[in-house]
Parts: sequence; structure tokens; C-alpha cells
Amino acid sequence: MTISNILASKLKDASLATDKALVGDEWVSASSSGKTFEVTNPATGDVIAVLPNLGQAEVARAIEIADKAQKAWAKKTGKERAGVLRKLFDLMVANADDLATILTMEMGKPWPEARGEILYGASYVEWFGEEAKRVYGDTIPGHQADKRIMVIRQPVGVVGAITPWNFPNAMLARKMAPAVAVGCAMVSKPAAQTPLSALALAILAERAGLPLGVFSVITSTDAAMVGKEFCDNDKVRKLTFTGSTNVGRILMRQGADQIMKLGLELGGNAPFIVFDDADLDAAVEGAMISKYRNAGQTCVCANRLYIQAGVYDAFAAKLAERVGQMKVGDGFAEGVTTGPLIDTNALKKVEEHVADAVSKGAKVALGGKPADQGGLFFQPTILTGVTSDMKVAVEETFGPVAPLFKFETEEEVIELANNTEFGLASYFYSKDVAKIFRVAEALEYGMVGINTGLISTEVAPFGGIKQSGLGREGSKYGIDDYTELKYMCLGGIA
Ligand SMILES: NC(=O)C1=CN([C@@H]2O[C@H](COP(=O)(O)OP(=O)(O)OC[C@H]3O[C@@H](n4cnc5c(N)ncnc54)[C@H](OP(=O)(O)O)[C@@H]3O)[C@@H](O)[C@H]2O)C=CC1
Ligand SMILES: O=C(O)CCCC(=O)O
Repeated sequence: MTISNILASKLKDASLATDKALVGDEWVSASSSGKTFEVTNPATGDVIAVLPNLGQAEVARAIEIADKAQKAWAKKTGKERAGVLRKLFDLMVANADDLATILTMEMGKPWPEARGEILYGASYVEWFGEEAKRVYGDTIPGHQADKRIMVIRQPVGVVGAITPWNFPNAMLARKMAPAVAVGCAMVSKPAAQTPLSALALAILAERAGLPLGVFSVITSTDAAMVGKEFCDNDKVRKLTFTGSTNVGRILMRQGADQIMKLGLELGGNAPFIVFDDADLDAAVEGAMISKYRNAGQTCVCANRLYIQAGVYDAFAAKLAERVGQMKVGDGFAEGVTTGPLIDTNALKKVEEHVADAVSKGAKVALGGKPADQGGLFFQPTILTGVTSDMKVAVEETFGPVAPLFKFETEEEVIELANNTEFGLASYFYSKDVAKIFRVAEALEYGMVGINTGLISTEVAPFGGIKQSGLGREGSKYGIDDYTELKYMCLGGIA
């Protein structure tokens, strides 16, 4: 097992990049099978780490140890748990540069954006650390004269977490922080493409005083095996997953036997609507962030841009001017706004969506091809003349492609926007207050950005309806997913 010098030499604290996995209370450098896997930099193809490829026995061991550790952790006061999370927050901020370097190298997003993700991940740790002291219950007036009723919240127990490659730090931090805050233990499995950020988080958590065993990071390329063990092992009481809707469905089926409590943050197909009365410059800025951040590889990325006929051409021209200023390249290079896609499958999907749209009559207003850098880079793209029969209308592209659909009326665009099995994020721009309420209430989505393209914050409930998932992450509601309510009825009160 190794960490390549390409990565280690870029870090101020090289010990934050580890080639060991955290299985329960032990950092392990080899799997029982002796198998390993490589982590590569998607911008260059360089191997940056070789990690142990863990098997079922190791996942089960991590769960066994988590089960014991959880009981002791849950006995700590909220204030004690808050103290650990506060220290973890401070460490994440202090080490944000190194954490960003690890993230950019394994995932490819531009370094400043990666640093933004670290601070975003840390904000969940800070928020839920504060919430640890406020896991309140209720008292309810008794239903009989001698009865008193109390409701308390208790941790669900051991939580399995499976996280994706597109936000290797923040997606794990926003699961781990509420779980640990309320007294759960967590066994996590990051995407095999981006395990180093998760391991760095675990190193800092240990330094912050989180007892070993409370948080594990399993490194494995056999995601299906890990998911199955999480679902079959009766010590795991909750499974939280961020990723594709398809895998979400598999986990839901697998979890049925033990009625697994599930948190699912799945795919989206976000509409981004610009009405004739919108502030066009603001709408273009919103589209830039909502569509192009992380090279379009975000589940809340605008996937379908609906522009009202009266401003369609003006919006397309303004957007093209801004997108034309974007710079594609290695995430460590100065001024780069768009890194590589995560892998060849992602690149193929983007190419296929563009080719399908063009074959059905769309025009490439900008980009449309792999970028000059070759490899996994794709040009920031704008398609005009897009219609509902094209793949970009129904599937998540997960790439830097903005398809512009033209619409005439409010009723028409609401119907188009809601015509999907997904219901995660949606966005629209208008200055008309009555329309703002009408449209926001009519959109069948868990989140609506109104005159903004950026809705993510630790203080708000992030999550979807329809086939975009179950549960909410962040905010006071984020605690609900990791606690069970217990009602106590006290009789004989004379
Ligand atoms: N909601 C979101 O934020 C995300 C949505 N997506 C959507 O999904 C598409 C495909 O991306 P992809 O990375 O393949 O997403 P996946 O859903 O396959 O991967 C997400 C996580 O699930 C794991 N996983 C894969 N298969 C299983 C399984 N059978 N049981 C348990 N865990 C599993 C992966 O592990 P491993 O990577 O090690 O195989 C990873 O940790 C994207 O193009 C995008 O549309 C993708 C990522 C995030
Ligand atoms: O793609 C995702 O699942 C993560 C969305 C990042 C965010 O919180 O904005």
C-alpha cells in the first residue's frame, strides 16, 4: 500500500493522506485477502494511492466494534459530543488547504472549489455539534388524570453510510456529523474513486477526540458487498446513501427484510426556469453556478434550462458570453473553472447526450466536444433549440452541458418542469411576487431556489421528493434521521 509522492509532496501535513483504512478501532494496512486497488487523479491518470481492498469480514468487524463503541458514545452528554465536533470543525478549517489538495487530486474539481467544499463540509460539523446540545423531546398532557407523558429522542444506533465521488468530503461530513452528534456510530464506505478525503476526515476526527470505533472508513471496490452487509447485518439500524436512484432502489429492496431505516439522497433532473420578467444578468449568474459548478456533476445542478420566449435569445447570448470565459484544465492550475469528468463512463454519457440532442435538431451554441486537453475533459457547452424528446430532457447529464428549452406560458413550464420522476432541486427567476408564490408552490421538488442558483447550506433541509429520495440532511430536521422517538407513559401520579 502506498501514497504516491505526487500527492504527499503537495501537502503541508503529509500524514493526512493515508494508505490505511479505519476498521473499527484499528487502522489497517492490508485486507485479509491481500487485495488492493488504485486511486487515480482523473486530470492526469496518475496513480496517487494504493489502498487495501476490504472484504465482508472486515465490514462485519467494523460493525461489531461500532455496536460496542456506540453504547459508550451515546452515554456522553450532548455537550461532550459537541466538544469533539467543535474540535473537528476547527481542525477541518485549519487543514482546509491540505484537505482541498487531497480532494482535487482524487476527484478533479478546481482547487478553490475543493477548498469551498471542505468549508461547506465543516459547516455541517459545526452546525450539528451545536445541535448535539439541543436534541430535545416533549412533554404531552396526560390522557388520564394520573398519567404523565414524555417523549425523548434516542440515537438509532449503528449507521451504515455510502457516499459518492462528486463531493467526497461534504457528503460524508453531513452524514457523519448528525449521526455522531446524537450518539450514533457510523461505518462508512466512500466511493472507491475518492476514498482519501474520507480517510483524512477520519484522521482529523481521531485527532479531535472521537473515540476509535465510533467512525470507520471501509475502502473497497466491492460496493455491492458492502451495501449487502449493511442491509443484512442486524446491528446496522440505519443506512444513509447518496448516489444514483438505481442504487437507492437496490438498497431499499435489500433493506426490506429488516425494515431498515433509510436516508436516500438520489438523482435529480433540476429545472431552471427564467421568466420574461426576470433580472437576466442575475439569472445568467445563477445558471453559471447552478449548471457549471463541479463541471455539472452535482445532483442539484440545473439539468434543463427553460427560458421564456421573450428573453430566450438574450439569455442565450449572455450565457454564451459568460461560459466563453470559462477555463478548462487541471484543478491545480491557476484560473481553472472546469476540471475533468470523473471517468470515461461520465465522459461517454455527456458525449451521448450532446450527440442525441444534435441528431434531433438541437444546435451547439458553444462547446459540444471533448476539450483540447483530451483525457476526461469536456468543453463547457450550451445547446439551443432543445426539445422534450431529447435525452437531456429526461436523464441527469452530470456534465457541463446547458440545454436551453423555449417555453411560452407559466402553466406550460410548470407541467414541463414537473414531468419527471425526480423531485430534488428546482430553480426559477422572476420579479413578480404573486408568480413567485404560485410557481414555488406548484413545483414538485424538495428544494426551490428563487432568484438564486445556489441553495446548499447547512442551516436548511437538503433532500428530495418522488424518486429523488427520503429524508433530509442539514438543519434542525437533519437530526430526525438519526434519532428514534420514545414515548414514556408514567402512571399512578396521584
Ligand atoms: N445524488 C448524487 O449526488 C449523485 C448522483 N449520481 C448519479 O448517478 C450516476 C452514476 O454515478 P455513480 O458514481 O455510478 O453512482 P452510484 O450510485 O453507482 O455510486 C454512489 C455510491 O454507491 C456505491 N454503490 C454502487 N453500487 C452499489 C451497490 N450495488 N450497493 C451499494 N452501494 C453501491 C458506489 O460505490 P463505488 O463508487 O465504489 O462503486 C458509491 O459509493 C451519475 O451520472 C449521476 O447521474 C452519482 C453520484 C452522486
Ligand atoms: O450532488 C450531490 O449529492 C451533492 C450536492 C452538493 C450540495 O450539497 O450542494
